[in-house]
Amino acid sequence: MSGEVILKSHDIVKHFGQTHALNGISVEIHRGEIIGLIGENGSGKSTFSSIISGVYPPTSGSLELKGQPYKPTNPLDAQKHGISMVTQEMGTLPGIKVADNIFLGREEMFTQHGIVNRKQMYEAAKKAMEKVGITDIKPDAPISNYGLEDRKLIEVVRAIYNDPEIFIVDETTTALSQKGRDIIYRLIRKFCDENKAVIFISHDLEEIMEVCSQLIVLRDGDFIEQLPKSEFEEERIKELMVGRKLTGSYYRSDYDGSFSDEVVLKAEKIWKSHTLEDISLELHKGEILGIGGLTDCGMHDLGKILFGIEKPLIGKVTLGDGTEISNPKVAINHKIGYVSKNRDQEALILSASIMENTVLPSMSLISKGGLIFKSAEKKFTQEQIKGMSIKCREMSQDVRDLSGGNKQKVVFGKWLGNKSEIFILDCPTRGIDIGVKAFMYQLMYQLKQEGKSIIMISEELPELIGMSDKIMIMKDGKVQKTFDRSEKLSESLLIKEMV
Ligand SMILES: Nc1ncnc2c1ncn2[C@@H]1O[C@H](COP(=O)(O)OP(=O)(O)OP(=O)(O)O)[C@@H](O)[C@H]1O
Repeated sequence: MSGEVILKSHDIVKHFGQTHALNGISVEIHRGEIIGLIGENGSGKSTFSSIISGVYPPTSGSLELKGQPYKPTNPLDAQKHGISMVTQEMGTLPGIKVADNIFLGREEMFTQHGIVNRKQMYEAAKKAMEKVGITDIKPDAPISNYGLEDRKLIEVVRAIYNDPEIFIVDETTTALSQKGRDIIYRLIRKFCDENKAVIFISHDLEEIMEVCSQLIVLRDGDFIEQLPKSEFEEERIKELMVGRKLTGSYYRSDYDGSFSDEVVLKAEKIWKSHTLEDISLELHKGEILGIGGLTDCGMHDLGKILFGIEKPLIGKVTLGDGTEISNPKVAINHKIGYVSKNRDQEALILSASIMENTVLPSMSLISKGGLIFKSAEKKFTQEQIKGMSIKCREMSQDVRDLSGGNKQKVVFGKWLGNKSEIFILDCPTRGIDIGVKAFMYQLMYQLKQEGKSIIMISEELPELIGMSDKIMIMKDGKVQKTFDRSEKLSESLLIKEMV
């Protein structure tokens, strides 16, 4: 039985120029509920939650909070009304300390006679982190000392500091390891037990079905259905989301696992202080090599080293012909593409257009006699937009304005357009909806069959098992064990080596 209505939306419409992101959403959010907001990439989930949390106003329609008209002017105002959100993109500010990030905009709490009492602020930040079970982050350390996952958790601490009544978690868990996810799940349940409400956005259906007590399904900016837990059924939910029946299996169906003997990329005895210890690997032509482990096992650093973004302390990465990958330029020139886990910071220029991002690595392919024609750039970009079904208004649109999943497609598209021979994919399906995921897996398999080689670094065991010819499990910066593709491989077998 649902609790009283805490938030109501009346016919919320949102247009961004010619993009109709929401077409009139009327829903009720009840106390004591964990509401999953689901839908394909670009269906309007983030737009709806951003309106509730004061990021921007609706074009028309209204909100009601606890029976009163509610018109937040900005996120801080929403927080004052008891609504906080953690977003799918990074929300911490670089260049300042952890505690400053937690209390951003609320420094007056520690200010006396115009001076911020930093000691008091650090102490409060430490306590706030401990309250959610974070004990290994220093409040007085620069935020840049911490990786994506820790920064996400710092954002969570900031969001819940004022004890909100509605907590919105927008596609956050995919950036977290099990430890981080557990922190979020614990918090969510606590909110629910305290008769507050949670709005939870995720593309992981299994997670959504486990965590949520209700689902609101959006499709192309339209409200489709609000389902109670008793009516959760995977196939039905998928159908409601995409508007058609999804058939067939996600992953490749063969257990062949064969590939050419030809080595295309080699890492030899790679060491990096505190993160990697004596890692060697060989990637072959036509191979999908999966790399798995816990988030902090070193696999994400290894991906960066393989693409030349980071340098190892000892060891080297070479191509089959012996060319050393010393920096990303060498990698790109030799047809290596890299999809970073940290998409917005490392894989895209957010303030540039879809076209500028897409053509960036492919200038030499597009140019004719040293000249680059706009028409060629447009044709090239159009091909990627069509091939990847990127949902956008026009190719001159800033990438920043795309939905999360569509940004990921731009990243993929630029490396496909560059005719990459080797793909280093770090969490490639993060934030991607089920329909696009299936498409990406088919694409990966097709690339393999064309003789391209793929390294897929992933925290999702089903996709590692489902797609890889070989799986290398890492633990504490070392290779723990390598598995060949097999019908007998199970998640529990891999987990045993990871923890
Ligand atoms: N600031 C903006 N300017 C222009 N268009 C935008 C902006 N924000 C979102 N959009 C567009 O609105 C639509 C809905 O996007 P939204 O981010 O809400 O989708 P989503 O369901 O959260 O998708 P995803 O699962 O990929 O994160 C998309 O077409 C997107 O390109």
